[in-house]
Formats: sequence, structure tokens, C-alpha cells
Amino acid sequence: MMGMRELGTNVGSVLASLMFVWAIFKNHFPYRLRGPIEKYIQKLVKFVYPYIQITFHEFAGEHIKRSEAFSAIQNYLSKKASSQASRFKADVEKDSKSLVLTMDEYEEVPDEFNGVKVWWVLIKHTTNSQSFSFYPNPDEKRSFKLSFHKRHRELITGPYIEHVMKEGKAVFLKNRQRKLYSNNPSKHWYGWKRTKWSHVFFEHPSTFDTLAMETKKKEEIKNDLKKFRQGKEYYTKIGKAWKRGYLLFGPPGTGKSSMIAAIANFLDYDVYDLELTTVMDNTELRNLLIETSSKSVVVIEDIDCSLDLTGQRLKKKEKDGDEEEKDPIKKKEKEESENKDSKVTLSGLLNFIDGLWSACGGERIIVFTTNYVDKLDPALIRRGRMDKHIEMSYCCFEAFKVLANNYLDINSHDLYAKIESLLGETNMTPADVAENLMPKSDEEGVETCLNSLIEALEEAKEEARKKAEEEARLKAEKEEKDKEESAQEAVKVDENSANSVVKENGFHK
Ligand SMILES: Nc1ncnc2c1ncn2[C@@H]1O[C@H](COP(=O)(O)OP(=O)(O)OP(=O)(O)O)[C@@H](O)[C@H]1O
Ligand SMILES: [Mg+2]
Repeated sequence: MMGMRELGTNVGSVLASLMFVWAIFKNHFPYRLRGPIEKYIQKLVKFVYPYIQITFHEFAGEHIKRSEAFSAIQNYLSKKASSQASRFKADVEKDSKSLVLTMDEYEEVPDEFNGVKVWWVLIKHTTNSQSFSFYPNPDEKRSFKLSFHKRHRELITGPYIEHVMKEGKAVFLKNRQRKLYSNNPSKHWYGWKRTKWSHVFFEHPSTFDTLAMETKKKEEIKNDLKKFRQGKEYYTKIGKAWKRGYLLFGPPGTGKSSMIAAIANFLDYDVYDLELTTVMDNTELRNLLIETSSKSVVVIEDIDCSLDLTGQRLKKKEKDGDEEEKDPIKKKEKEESENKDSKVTLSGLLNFIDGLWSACGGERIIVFTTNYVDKLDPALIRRGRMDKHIEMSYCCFEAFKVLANNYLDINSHDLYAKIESLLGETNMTPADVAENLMPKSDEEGVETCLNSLIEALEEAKEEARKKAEEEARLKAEKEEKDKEESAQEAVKVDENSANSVVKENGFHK
């Protein structure tokens, strides 16, 4: 059955034709009659067809980027369409986890907001343009058309559109596969690829549950993250950019990288792994960071190896170097990057953390990691920049229990007491503890693994004892040597002063 709006549309088209005919023949009417007739026709059109239509194009104006509004509407309607439209197009969206159903072209999807009805239609325009275009398919342009009664103009153009955008973005975030980005050297920023960041899917399994550290510390970090995620209004109120800095420090293998993955998984954010050593200068750094999206964790690992205290870049880390020597392309790249002077400075980095544009995009966590917190410039780590300092330390008993649960599925064992006392006496990183807990073969049971850990801990304890002894011996030797040297020095001074007395005496003679 034809609804009121469809009827209106048909009558509307008849009236539109009438307007057209009027435009052609109006010159045949006396001049003074033309104005009133036109006014009446318009009134009639408005009366019979009181609907307003808004069009949202996929690519607006000169933008080569897909319109955000179009994407949001598409996502919003994918939810609505599945329950209301009868013809669908199934898209396994690139980068998306699941099948996305979108309405087919010209399929009308009704929606309701605060009791007001609106209608959406997806329209496809086909043009025969031969010219070069950035658009994915230059001959096909799509847009969404929204119709509603003019009575509700304010409600629809205001709160309703806002609601669609918000919901659409939420659907996108739910469906998307998170990404791990790494920055490309700037010579790859141009040409057809033009990408500053390359990505793979982020699939690190580390979570706060699998992370070995004291429960209290873990909870504190989780609460901090929760507060951050919900804090948009709070950050706006206090006039601060919506970002938070974390500094993770501790010896290698204590779980700094695992912690970053756990943070990203907890917040459901993307990760940008920024390798500072391939960034040529502050401008490049800024361009890279401007391109990071919100809801992301920006990571700069081993900050002490990327910048020194004066802000000059150091050469690439040795441990990466070995790997690169083998690959001729990488070797060349390395040489090239070392030949050019690096100009990324500490102040450039601080500008990103604190500067005006640090607020671009919002909702970002910035994480620095280092093995040596004492080496860092105080300017970099003062409060306000790195809001939270987290020490990742050697494995304690509580952390061991998490690892034992992860690796061996156990919560207690007779050997726990022994392990607890050994962990209290010696330093072992969670990475080493984990390595010992991993069964070496299928036959190895829980007890064998725990015993191999005990053995390793005893060895480490013995090694530490020997090292301490050796250090004490060296220290004693050095002290002995220093003492001897100062005694010899004293003798020399005595001899010199005796000589000078003789000389003086001689002079006086
Ligand atoms: N706290 C931890 N909880 C769980 N697993 C851990 C922890 N610390 C280390 N591991 C294990 O050890 C491995 C190495 O840890 P990770 O890479 O996170 O250490 P890191 O502190 O980043 O070291 P580096 O300073 O060398 O980068 C991980 O793959 C993980 O399996
Ligand atoms: Mg690491």
C-alpha cells in the first residue's frame, strides 16, 4: 500500500513538473501576475510535499579521504538494515572481523528517533568520466539521502545526526580488527604508496591476567586506565589534552613490552610502535604523530637508546645491528640513515607530549620504556609529562604464581614454599622464570618444571654469591692499591718538601 510519504513524493514530482512548465511559460503571463502565481505554486509544493532531504556524499569536494559521516552512517545503518531492509549486500569489510550487512542501493531503511520517523536511501550515481581520479571507482559515486518531515528539522539535523554519528563509530570500533603500526622511513612517504605507517593486525595475547606482577600494582594500573578511558569530560573540564604518559622501566625481560600489549588489549586501542632512530627530524616526528589516530597507544621503546641527554640521536642499537648486517637492503638502509645527521631532539619530543598539537585526535596513551631510568633527562620524566612511572621488577612470589598458573595450570604445590624463599633471596626476571616453567617435552610434568626452576634459582643464587664475592675481592684489592698509592704519594711529597728545604737552604746561603 502506498504510504503518505510515497503519495507525497508522487504528487511532489507532479508539482515539480508544474514548476518546470511554469518556468518555460511564465514569460507569457503579465508581469504583475508572475510573482503571486510563483508564490502560490511554491506554497502548494511545500504543503503537498513537506519533506526535507539531506544528502551525504561518500567523497565530499576535494577530499580524497572518505567522508567520516558517510562511513558512520553506513555502519549505523548496517545495524538497522539487518532488521529492516529486505535486500542486503554482504561485505566482508577489509580489516574487519565479521560479515557486515549493508543495505542495497535504493533500498529504503526507515528509522525512528524520539518518536519521529525518518527514511534513509543509498543512492549510486554512475558517471562516464574518463579522467583520472583518486576515488576507488571513478565512475561510481555514492551518497546517502535522509528524508524527514520539515516539522522536525531541528531535532533531526541536531540530536538525531549526532546520535547516528556516535552509534556508527561505536559499531565500527566493535567490528574492527585492531592494528599494530610501525613507522616507515620518510623516503617511503612519497610516490603512490604515501604511507607514513605500515600496519599488521595486532594480535598479542598478553593481558593483565597473564601479566606476572603484584596484584595490587596491577589493579592500580587498571584503575588508572579505566579512569583515563572515561575521562573525556574531566580532561575537558580541567583544560588538558586527553592523553596520559606512562614510563615503564626495569631490566630486560621484566615484561615492559608485555605490559604495553596488555594495556592495548585492556583498552581495546591500536598500537603505534614509533622507532625514533629512523625519524630524521622534528618535522618528520610531528608528521608521523599527527597521523596517529585517537584510541591508540603510542610506544617509544628504549628511549635512552634513541635520544641521549642532549637530544641527539644515538646510532641504532647494537642488538638490531647484527640482524641487519645479514640483509643487504637493510644494511644499506642503515648506512643511509646513519650518514644523514639526525635532528630529532628532546625538545621536539617534548613538544609532542606537551605541545599545542598534542591534543590532535585525543584519547592517546604514550608509553616510553627504558632499562635505565637514571639515564633519562629529568625534563622528560617530570610529572605531568610521564604521568605514571611503573617499575617492572624481578619476579616476586606473587608474580611467580601468575606464571605457574599460565604455564602449568596450577595454583599451589608443595614446592611453592621453597620457591618463595629462593625468589626472596635472588633476582630472576619473569622471562627467565617463565622459560624454566615451560615443559621441554611432553613427558615433563609439573614437578619436573618446578624442580628445574628451583635448580635455576639455586644456580642464580650461587652465581650472585660468587659475583658478590668477586666484587668484594676486587673492591678490597682496589682499596689496598689505593692505600699503597697514597702511601707512596705521601713518601714522594715528603721527599719533595725535603728537597725544597735543601734548595731553599742552598738559596739562602
Ligand atoms: N611480567 C611478566 N609477565 C608475564 N610474562 C612475562 C613477564 N615478563 C616477561 N615475561 C615473558 O618474557 C618475555 C619477554 O618479556 P618482555 O618482552 O615483555 O620484556 P621487556 O621488559 O620488554 O624486555 P626488554 O627490555 O628486553 O624489551 C615475554 O614474552 C613474556 O612471555
Ligand atoms: Mg621490550
